[in-house]
Amino acid sequence: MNKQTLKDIDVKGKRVFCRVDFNVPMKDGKVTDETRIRAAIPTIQHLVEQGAKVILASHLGRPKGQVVEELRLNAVAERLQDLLGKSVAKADEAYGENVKQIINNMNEGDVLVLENVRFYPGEEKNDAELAKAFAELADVYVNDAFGAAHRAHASTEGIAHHLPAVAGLLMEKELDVLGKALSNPDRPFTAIVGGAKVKDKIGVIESLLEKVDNLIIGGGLSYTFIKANGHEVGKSLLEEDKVDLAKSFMEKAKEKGVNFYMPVDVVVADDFSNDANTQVVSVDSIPSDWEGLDAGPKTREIYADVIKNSKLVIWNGPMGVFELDTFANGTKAVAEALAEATDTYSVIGGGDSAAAVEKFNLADKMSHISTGGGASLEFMEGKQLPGVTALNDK
Ligand SMILES: Nc1ncnc2c1ncn2[C@@H]1O[C@H](COP(=O)(O)OP(=O)(O)OP(=O)(O)O)[C@@H](O)[C@H]1O
Ligand SMILES: O=C(O)[C@H](O)COP(=O)(O)O
Repeated sequence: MNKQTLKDIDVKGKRVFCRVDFNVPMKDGKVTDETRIRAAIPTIQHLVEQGAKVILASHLGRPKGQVVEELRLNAVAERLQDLLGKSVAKADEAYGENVKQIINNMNEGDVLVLENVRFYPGEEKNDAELAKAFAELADVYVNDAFGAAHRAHASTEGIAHHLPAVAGLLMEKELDVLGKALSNPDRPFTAIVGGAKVKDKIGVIESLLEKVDNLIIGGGLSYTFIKANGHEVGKSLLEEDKVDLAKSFMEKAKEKGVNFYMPVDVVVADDFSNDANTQVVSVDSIPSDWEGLDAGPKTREIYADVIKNSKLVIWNGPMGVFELDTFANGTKAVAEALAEATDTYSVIGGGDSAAAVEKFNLADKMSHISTGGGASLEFMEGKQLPGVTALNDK
């Protein structure tokens, strides 16, 4: 990586403003998935061991510049305290005199979690004053929030212009793994793109077509491709205005010699529920009153075969509505094939695919599960991530 990292600087006795991505799922005031908190531990531990005063900043949810009580970071700080096995202080603000006072009283190795940075309107506007106010709290800036690196906000980008700014260990690892996978991929290289919205995945499909040997399309976005092949899709998810684009992607795949896979059969349902009536149909026979919610058995077999014959697989987006057990088989088949393919390096990007792999208890069988959803997609598209660009060059 051409950016400075934690390993390049001495933090002993320094106040370190460390941006992390603690944007974790919550229910009834409790953290329901602590993956992102765990992922930040190596950096936090390193800072503690090196004798820094560790000031952690994060967003949680989208409070849109206002205080939203349920989006305070208290529960997150408590989880962090358990995971670190040492006491963690929590401030009720993210900058200002009170916070400065708390920091003045910190000892080397102490950890403080600031309040949700998105409680302030300036955060998402990347307001220069707010960035300066954050910077006044510290001597050094560490960005370990890979999941938020595609956002140019005051705590991810603006602040980096006011302090020595380096990447944290998680940020470094994510950029290394994804960067290596994309720049010098082991082949055959397969990308699996699923999920719901074609609109959000256009950029990544287009750029992956330049790089991969196999492209697998699945999930809700398949139906726009099925339609592009001239078939009716009933009540399935369809982005009518993207049908021509889907057609052009299939043509481009042919031109580039990329093997293009999409469902040959699907599980259709008469209702969006676990108790719906279902049937397996070929993609040219989707009944008009039914909607496709999962990949069919033949499709699963084809996809599993492609995966097992690949050396590198990047997966973003589920193959069906995996949250409902009735429609989880396609996603499960892909996860299981990846788990069984021990010679295949598997990179999982996107919150939903990561959640699916967790649900099937296969997370430890994947080579790398990215903490970035949108960030990993934008990185794979070849876009610059502002939170990375702003860091000091080596
Ligand atoms: N056939 C389908 N019909 C409708 N919805 C579907 C279908 N297949 C998958 N989905 C839904 O797509 C959603 C995931 O789509 P999305 O594009 O957000 O995926 P992702 O890239 O993994 O997520 P993230 O936004 O975290 O990166 C899931 O909630 C899933 O239920
Ligand atoms: O969950 C994510 O992808 C990151 O934390 C970024 O969150 P955002 O989409 O609300 O900016």
